[in-house]
Amino acid sequence: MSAELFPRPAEEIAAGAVLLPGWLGEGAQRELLAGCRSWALPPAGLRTVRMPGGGEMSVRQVSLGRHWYPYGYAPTVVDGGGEPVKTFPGRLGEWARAAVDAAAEATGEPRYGPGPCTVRYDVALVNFYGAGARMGMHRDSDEPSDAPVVSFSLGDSCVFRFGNTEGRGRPWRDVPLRSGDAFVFGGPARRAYHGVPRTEPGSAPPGLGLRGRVNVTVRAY
Ligand SMILES: O=C(O)CCC(=O)C(=O)O
Ligand SMILES: [Fe+2]
Repeated sequence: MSAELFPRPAEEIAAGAVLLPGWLGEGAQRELLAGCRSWALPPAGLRTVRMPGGGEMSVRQVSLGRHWYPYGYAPTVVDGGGEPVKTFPGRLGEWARAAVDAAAEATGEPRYGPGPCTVRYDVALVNFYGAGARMGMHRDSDEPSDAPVVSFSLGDSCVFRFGNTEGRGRPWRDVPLRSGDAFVFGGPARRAYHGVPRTEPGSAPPGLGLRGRVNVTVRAY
C-alpha cells in the first residue's frame, strides 16, 4: 500500500477515547494477522458465540489469556469444549502499552494516569467479521480492571460507533476504522457503550491477504 494521500491525524473521539490511524504499519499488521490465524486453530480456536437468549453472535471469536463468554471470563472454554484458553502473548501487551502512551501523548491530557503505561495486559479477544457481521452496542464491563482497552483493526474497514456511558443510545460518534488503526478507550471512556454497525466488505488493503475484518481487543482483567 502506498502512503495515505491525506494522512489522518490522531483524534480524541470522546474524553479518554483516542483513534490512532495507521498505528500498525504493514509489517506489524502482517505479524498480527499471522498470530490471529494461528490462534484461530483448534483447540480453543475460532468459535461462534451463543448468547444466553439463544441467539448467536455474527462475529466469530477467539480468546487469549482468559476465555470470554457471555458474560464473564474463565480459564477454559466453559461454553464450548472445555479446553484451556490459549496463552496471552506478551507482545500484545507491549503494543497495547505503547498505544496507550501514544494516545496520551496525542491528547496532551493525563487521561490514563501519570507517566508511561505500566498496565499488565492479560486478555485479548480476537473478533472475526465476515461479510454482514456486526456487533451491537455494549460495554466492556466483564473486567474488574479500569485499565484502558486497546483495539487493533485489520482487513476491511468498518464503522465503529462510540457512544456514552449512560446507555446504548445517542450521543455517539461513527468513526471509520481501517486496517492498522488502533483505538484506545480508557479513563472517562472506559465503560462507554460502543459497537460495530457495519463493515465494508472488499475494503481491506490488497497486500494484506485478508478477506473480512479482524479486530483484536486487548484488556487487563
Ligand atoms: O470490532 C471492534 O472494533 C470492537 C470489538 C469490541 O467492542 C469488543 O470486542 O468488545
Ligand atoms: Fe467492546
